[in-house]
Amino acid sequence: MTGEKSDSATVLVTGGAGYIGSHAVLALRDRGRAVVVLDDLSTGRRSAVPDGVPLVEGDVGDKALLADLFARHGIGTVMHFAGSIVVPESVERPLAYYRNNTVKSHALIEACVEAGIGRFIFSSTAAVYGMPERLPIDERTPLMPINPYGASKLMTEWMLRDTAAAHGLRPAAFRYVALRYFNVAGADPQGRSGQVSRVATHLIKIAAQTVTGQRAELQIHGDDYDTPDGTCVRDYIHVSDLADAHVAALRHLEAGGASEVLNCGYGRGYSVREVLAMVERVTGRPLPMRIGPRRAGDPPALVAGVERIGVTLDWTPRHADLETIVASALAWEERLLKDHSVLQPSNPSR
Ligand SMILES: NC(=O)c1ccc[n+]([C@@H]2O[C@H](COP(=O)([O-])OP(=O)(O)OC[C@H]3O[C@@H](n4cnc5c(N)ncnc54)[C@H](O)[C@@H]3O)[C@@H](O)[C@H]2O)c1
Ligand SMILES: O=c1ccn([C@@H]2O[C@H](COP(=O)(O)OP(=O)(O)O[C@H]3O[C@H](CO)[C@@H](O)[C@H](O)[C@H]3O)[C@@H](O)[C@H]2O)c(=O)[nH]1
Repeated sequence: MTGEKSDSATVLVTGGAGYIGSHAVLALRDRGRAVVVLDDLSTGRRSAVPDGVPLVEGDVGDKALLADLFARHGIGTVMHFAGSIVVPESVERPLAYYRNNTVKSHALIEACVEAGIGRFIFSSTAAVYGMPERLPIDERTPLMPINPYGASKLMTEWMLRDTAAAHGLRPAAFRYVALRYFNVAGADPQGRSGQVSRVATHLIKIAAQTVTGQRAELQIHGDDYDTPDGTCVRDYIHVSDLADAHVAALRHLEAGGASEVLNCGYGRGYSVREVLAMVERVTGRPLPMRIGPRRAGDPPALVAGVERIGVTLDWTPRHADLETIVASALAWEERLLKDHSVLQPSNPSR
């Protein structure tokens, strides 16, 4: 397409020092793609960025920095992972979430349009659906987020949709893929990256911390849901498969493909109890747990409809089973316990 940057152009990964972004960096590098990371290290870690990948330490909302970075590194595509991700925190501090996730995404999209960067891949979330009544959840399901986190992401999807509509047909076309992640878990099979959270909230991460003795017990947030065993059901996707989906989205846009909004999951749900049983099976150790009250805002079941991603992207998941997800998360947790350099502090000033 006229005016577009070539396929060999560098990919900018915002939030590339974080959990999912660092796996995308690995997936891109494994395929020989040139990558630059932009991260403010608010939750990310310098050590998550592989040697040889430039890390620009800065804010994704800083348009002067972006213009300079785009030109200096010859950026052709932006993968936008940077953001704030803790749902209960978004309820307590909505404006901080709208600023970091929505306002700063606005600056980034605007900077792309101004620089003629026409390919954008965005980390969206199943939280845009809220509490859907029917499973599986396909992309036409009504969008009714029930917390500021989901709303902040949905607004960015809308900005992308409207920007593509306005600029998509011009010579410097703007096209995007928004990937709505379901429950992301696991770690790089080669042990190069994984999840490091100052305050963990995700089930598999907390289970890994508990079974390795870092927590006394895990609390199951409610066992009286209308699900087969009473605990919540989620569609867990391995972080490396998700990273590969980003590479597939990149290829789709580079081949001239249209803008898309796609669910990322496997289309299969596991209950909290099933996940915890798998942790016990993989480790051969009992997991201390107790039943607690429901957690506010938890939908009983979220399972992705995955037909659309299957027909749109050339993406074949390679780690699509719960045992692999759990085993890789546990291997990473063991490594964190042994090798403290992985835990190199993010940004000491924050
Ligand atoms: N983890 C999940 O289960 C999940 C599910 C759905 C969607 N997502 C989305 O995926 C993306 C990545 O999530 P993650 O789990 O890797 O979280 P993370 O906290 O590990 O990564 C986010 C990264 O963005 C950086 N960052 C935050 N604000 C920034 C800013 N203003 N400027 C520059 N860098 C900034 C952080 O330092 C961090 O490295 C987020 O956009 C999140 O909303 C995550
Ligand atoms: O200590 C714990 C932690 C979690 N859970 C339960 O485990 C399930 C999964 O919880 P969690 O891992 O926190 O993920 P979700 O709340 O489902 O949210 C994740 O998945 C969503 C998409 O499905 C994304 O939008 C969010 O960003 C992401 O955090 C839920 O039923 C929780 O109540 C427990 O019972 N005990």
